[in-house]
Amino acid sequence: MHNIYEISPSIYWIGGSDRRLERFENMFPLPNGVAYNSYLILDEKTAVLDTVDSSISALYLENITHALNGRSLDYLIINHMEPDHCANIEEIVRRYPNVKLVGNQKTFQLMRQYYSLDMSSNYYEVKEGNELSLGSHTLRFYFAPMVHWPEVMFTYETSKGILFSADAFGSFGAFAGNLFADEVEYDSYYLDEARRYYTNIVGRYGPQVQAIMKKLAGLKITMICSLHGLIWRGENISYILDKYDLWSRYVPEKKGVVLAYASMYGNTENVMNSLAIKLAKRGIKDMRMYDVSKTHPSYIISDVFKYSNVVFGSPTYNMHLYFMMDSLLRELAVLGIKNRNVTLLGNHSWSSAALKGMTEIVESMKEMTLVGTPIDIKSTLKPENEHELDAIADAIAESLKE
Ligand SMILES: Cc1cc2nc3c(=O)[nH]c(=O)nc-3n(C[C@H](O)[C@H](O)[C@H](O)COP(=O)(O)O)c2cc1C
Repeated sequence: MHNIYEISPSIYWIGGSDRRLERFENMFPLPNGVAYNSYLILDEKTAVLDTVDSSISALYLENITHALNGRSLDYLIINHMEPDHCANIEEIVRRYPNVKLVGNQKTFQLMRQYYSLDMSSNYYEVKEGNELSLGSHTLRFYFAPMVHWPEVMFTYETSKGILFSADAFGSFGAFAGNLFADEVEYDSYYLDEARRYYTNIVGRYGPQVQAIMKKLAGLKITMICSLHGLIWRGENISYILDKYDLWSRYVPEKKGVVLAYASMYGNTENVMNSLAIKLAKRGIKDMRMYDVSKTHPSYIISDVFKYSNVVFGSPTYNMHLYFMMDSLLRELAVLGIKNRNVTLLGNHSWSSAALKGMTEIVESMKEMTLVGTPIDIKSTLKPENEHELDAIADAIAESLKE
């Protein structure tokens, strides 16, 4: 049974949700599922903007058939060639052989790589700023290279001011009926998942996000339609633009402390608990603490983007930094996180490597300020070391005042 929604006169949401998929990109847990958005414009010409993941193809194709109501499809706009959005291109070409596939040179390069069916006679190549008239609606194309992938473009519908923004401004989380961000309690239910999506999926490409936001700065935007998650409209748009501005400039949203530790037998965990209590006694509120072996790194990464300070603690393992901590730090480095206050705590019993390993990775990152003199515990925290931990707590508390 089809399931569509008219989001603006003659413009329809024709996507769907997947609540079964365990991990997005086979990596990121999806406790609340994920939505795949696609849109259709009915005018003198008909146009679909992007397709969806193969998991919901049956529903999706039924949605298109129903929305077109016997008309043919003239254009398929391809803003993003990632498989979770382009899985249905071939099938659409089979069903609507005259459809024009609208993309840029990089879109078609990827299309040739992904598909064996030769669809080159359907290609309709656009350049930055080109316009395509559908009748009363006109689509203008803005290239957004590396706002996730190199071929990404945004499509702006000029008569109504609707921006189709590919993966940007998207989120994890399936729909529960409401499609608009202003229809839900966004802060309490969606924001953390939107941040986790941005930081882990697009986080590395902050400069490119800044570039497209500058390019679009003068446009009158009344609605933002992303490929995942809720639709933004009206005054609410500035809320998500402000968040994107902070996230893409790697500016913390909040002064506060995230503590992330690795621990096999509880000794490093004990050091982190001692430090957290010392911080609480110094008036620091709303801290977050994670065991890197327990909590999926995407949640920790999301909070490292949110908060100003982070404390990493890890034991040495086989003359190396404990692997889960090593992996978390390397992922943060690849995502290009910068401009954070970092405190390091090592632990070892005979030959130390963890503290050195953490220091090397953090020093390879940009604009990281080391706060407090790192300590390298020998197996367990002893009362005679406590003054060192007190000094670290003082330094963190001081850095939060700045
Ligand atoms: C499998 C294993 C390998 C270890 N390798 C090293 C090592 O190479 N060098 C060292 O100094 N300590 C090593 N240790 C000791 C731990 O770093 C030490 O026990 C530490 O206190 C563990 O902290 P935790 O209780 O938080 O897990 C190893 C411990 C284990 C269990």
